[in-house]
Amino acid sequence: MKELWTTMASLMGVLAFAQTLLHTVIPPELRFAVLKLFQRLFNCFSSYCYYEITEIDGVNTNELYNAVQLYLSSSASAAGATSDRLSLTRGLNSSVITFGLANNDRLSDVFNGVSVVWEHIVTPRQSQTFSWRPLPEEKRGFTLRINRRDKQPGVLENYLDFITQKADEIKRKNQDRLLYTNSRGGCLDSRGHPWESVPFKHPSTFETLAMDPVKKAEIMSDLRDFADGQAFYKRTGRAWKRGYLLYGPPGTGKSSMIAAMANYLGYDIYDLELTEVNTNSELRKLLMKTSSKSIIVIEDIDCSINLTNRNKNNTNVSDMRSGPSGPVAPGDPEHNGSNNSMTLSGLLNFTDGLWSCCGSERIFVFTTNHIEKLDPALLRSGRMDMHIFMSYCSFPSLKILLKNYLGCDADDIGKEVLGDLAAVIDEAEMTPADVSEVLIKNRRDNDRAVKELLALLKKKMVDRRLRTVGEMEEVAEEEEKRALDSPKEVGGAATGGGGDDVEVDYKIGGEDEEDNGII
Ligand SMILES: Nc1ncnc2c1ncn2[C@@H]1O[C@H](COP(=O)(O)OP(=O)(O)OP(=O)(O)O)[C@@H](O)[C@H]1O
Ligand SMILES: [Mg+2]
Repeated sequence: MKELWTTMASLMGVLAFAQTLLHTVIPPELRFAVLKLFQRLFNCFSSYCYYEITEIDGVNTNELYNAVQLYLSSSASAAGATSDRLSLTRGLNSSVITFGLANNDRLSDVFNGVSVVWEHIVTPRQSQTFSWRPLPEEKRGFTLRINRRDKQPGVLENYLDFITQKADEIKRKNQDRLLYTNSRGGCLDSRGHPWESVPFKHPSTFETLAMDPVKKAEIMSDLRDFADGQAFYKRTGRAWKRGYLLYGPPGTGKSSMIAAMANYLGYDIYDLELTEVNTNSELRKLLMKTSSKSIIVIEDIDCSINLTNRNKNNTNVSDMRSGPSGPVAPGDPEHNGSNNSMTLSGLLNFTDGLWSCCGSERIFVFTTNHIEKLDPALLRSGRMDMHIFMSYCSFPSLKILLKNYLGCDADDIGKEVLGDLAAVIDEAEMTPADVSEVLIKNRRDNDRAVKELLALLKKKMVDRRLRTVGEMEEVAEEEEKRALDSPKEVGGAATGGGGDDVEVDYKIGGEDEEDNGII
């Protein structure tokens, strides 16, 4: 031990002597050049290559520096447990803290089997030369060290591309989502932007969304395939976009599903208020100003515009605002689908025309309570690729809501009560919103919450049965009346009328189709 200390002391002495010699023998103006020379000599014999990525490139911020910093933040947080010193930052519009390499610290990384070392170099800025922009007092940069034998053509480029892509992902994940709206009615802001934005903080996630788990998993996998499908969409010549139609009674979670989608993919939301859009060209401009990785939403589409027939473009948004339209003169430019009004074909082009591809990686979501009111052209694949029926609360959905609001699993509830709930839930046709309300109200007393819910479900079930019996009686009465009113020889026609009735009541058949929920 004593020998080690003696060697160290003599080494320090030699170093101090060399430094004094350097200062006395070499004039200050040559010192930098000599150091550079030594560095070059060292590099010639070194088995490593070094790349410097400085924070400021001339007077501009070096985007690559920011990307590397973000990329290393993920590795740094993983190394956090072992590292003694890490820098912590929180960016603008971000609620997440990112870890970073502390000054003059190192981190190793492996890319495609090649090991590299990153060093964060921070030195005081020496001379403040004149600059239009005040420069930071410290000079910061990353040095990347790669072994010469690993420096194959393309390795560095691929690694830096990978870093940039990862940094984009991390930035998106860390940044708060934005919710855009066009509620200013076509007016532009000071930057000529037609959208206004606010931070999007909706807490809904697929975990908290009450719906059939199989259906949920299918939707999540479809979304993931879409987000990861850049190469697929390019190869197949399809625009990188996807449409989802969410339909079902009020309070079944359509808006919550949109929020869950945005939170799952980390996309921004553009909530398009169609009644604020006056013309097709205005709609196109709005579309052009949306960014990639976003969800464009039109809620209650059947209420915003008359969408029953593509050729009947004579009903536009202005008509919807001023009430039902009267007969329209043919050739009237205000009503014939020209650019002076917003029409169904304008909307179809918005979702599927050439303009719909002016960005990429975009999802269109339309919601409606009345799918039957929509024009089939709007529903076809390519526009609305997936039709998702948001149904009344089912037993699997109920279990999720019990977990959300009461914090209890099915096993925590008595078997008997659970069986009673399962027996009535489907027939009661209660929306998840209504079930949530009962659970929220009684969330401090789980037993009471479950009992009250069961009582309400039973009441709803009985009411529904009575309603159905009443309706059936009404139909029977009507049929009987019609049969009595009709002359005997028209009996065939009367039977045909009965057929029509069946069609009207076909809603039950529709439900069968909707059982699956996804068309
Ligand atoms: N499937 C669901 N899972 C979890 N919560 C739900 C669900 N459906 C409804 N809720 C709760 O009910 C409230 C209303 O739901 P939401 O706004 O998503 O319904 P909606 O289908 O969009 O209704 P509307 O057709 O009237 O717009 C939400 O705050 C949510 O908490
Ligand atoms: Mg809604």
